[in-house]
Amino acid sequence: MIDTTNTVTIPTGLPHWSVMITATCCAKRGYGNFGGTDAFRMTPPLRTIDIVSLKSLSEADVSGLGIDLGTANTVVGTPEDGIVLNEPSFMLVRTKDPNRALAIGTDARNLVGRAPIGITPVRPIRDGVIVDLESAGTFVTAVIKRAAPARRYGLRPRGVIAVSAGATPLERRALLEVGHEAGLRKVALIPEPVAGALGCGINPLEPRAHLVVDFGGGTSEITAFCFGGILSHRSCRLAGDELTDALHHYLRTEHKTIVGEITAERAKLGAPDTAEGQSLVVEGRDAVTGRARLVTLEIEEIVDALRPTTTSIVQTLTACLEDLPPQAIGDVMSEGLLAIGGGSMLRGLSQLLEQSFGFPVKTAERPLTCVAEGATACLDHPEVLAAYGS
Ligand SMILES: Nc1ncnc2c1ncn2[C@@H]1O[C@H](COP(=O)(O)OP(=O)(O)OP(=O)(O)O)[C@@H](O)[C@H]1O
Repeated sequence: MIDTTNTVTIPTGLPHWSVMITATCCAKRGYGNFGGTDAFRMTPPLRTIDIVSLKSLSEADVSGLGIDLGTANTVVGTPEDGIVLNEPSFMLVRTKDPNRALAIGTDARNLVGRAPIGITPVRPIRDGVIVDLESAGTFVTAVIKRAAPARRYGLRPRGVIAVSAGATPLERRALLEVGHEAGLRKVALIPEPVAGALGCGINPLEPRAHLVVDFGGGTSEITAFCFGGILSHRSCRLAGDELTDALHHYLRTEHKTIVGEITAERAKLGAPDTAEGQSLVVEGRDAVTGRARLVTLEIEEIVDALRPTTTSIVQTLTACLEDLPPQAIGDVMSEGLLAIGGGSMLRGLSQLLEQSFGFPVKTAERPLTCVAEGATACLDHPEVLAAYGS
């Protein structure tokens, strides 16, 4: 039986119903007849990396997808197969028929800047949120079709979609609607930083505080949480896309060369893997004569060109520390700040974070997929969804 008197002892503002849902789900899944704080205490440490081992917990009910619908990349996982789709969030449509995707992912992205007349590349997500319900619906439908072919699932799959912790109620609603219309049977949302932490093997229900910084394509956010609730959160709509723009601008002003978006991004991505003292060659068009041109960029030059944007992102995020309860500082001090998202791989970023926050920084092992891994793990951890989900 659920001891309802215990529900008031949960300090994170968990509503009464969330504890009941926990108990119901636990009982349904054969975890035993317990709920409330017991359910939290009995939750085993989550090992989301080991998604395959979670399979055995609920063989009968795993037809689900964990989805990270990002500004730059869309990643989908299933409890059975791990990550099944990891593609840029781009779609190609005919200008006259915008509700039918001709291609999605890499195929669509490769045509950015060179799409034939009558065909438009579309980015359905901007700054971490849906900008246009129809195009997002078309994109997500195509993603689900590819990630969960009907022959495999028969039934419509359930979905857990990661959402920015700072998304407004309207933005959340839009995501839920798109999920339903794209064919998901039930849709739940989970904050991205919580999903990312879960995907890195952290149990977000334990009473110690965790601090996660997520550097995505459209948004950067920092979130502290513990025991099923958010402690503090800051976000800004400055992230990987602005870093690419900064490099684009730098090439234009300092080298008088205009490059395409994809070339500027490649130069940005090349920097972390290129040794100090080495250089990268980028191709573009001379801003004055219009002729083709090759530019050699030193790695240090790229880092310097990106530094002002990186610094202003980090400065915005440090404001999160003001709201962090002093008691939580010790937890973060001993565990370190977890950096996730593609931007966390930027050269020099972890040093900058360490200087600005004063905490040790750990970069996730799989920064680009850990959010989808965590969202997928939620399918088998209803107690996490009950605490953080919406
Ligand atoms: N090695 C790298 N170095 C620097 N930046 C990188 C690297 N790899 C990817 N990125 C950048 O990371 C960003 C994509 O990260 P990610 O896929 O986590 O974002 P997203 O989830 O799509 O975005 P958001 O969370 O804002 O919606 C892009 O801007 C990309 O250029």
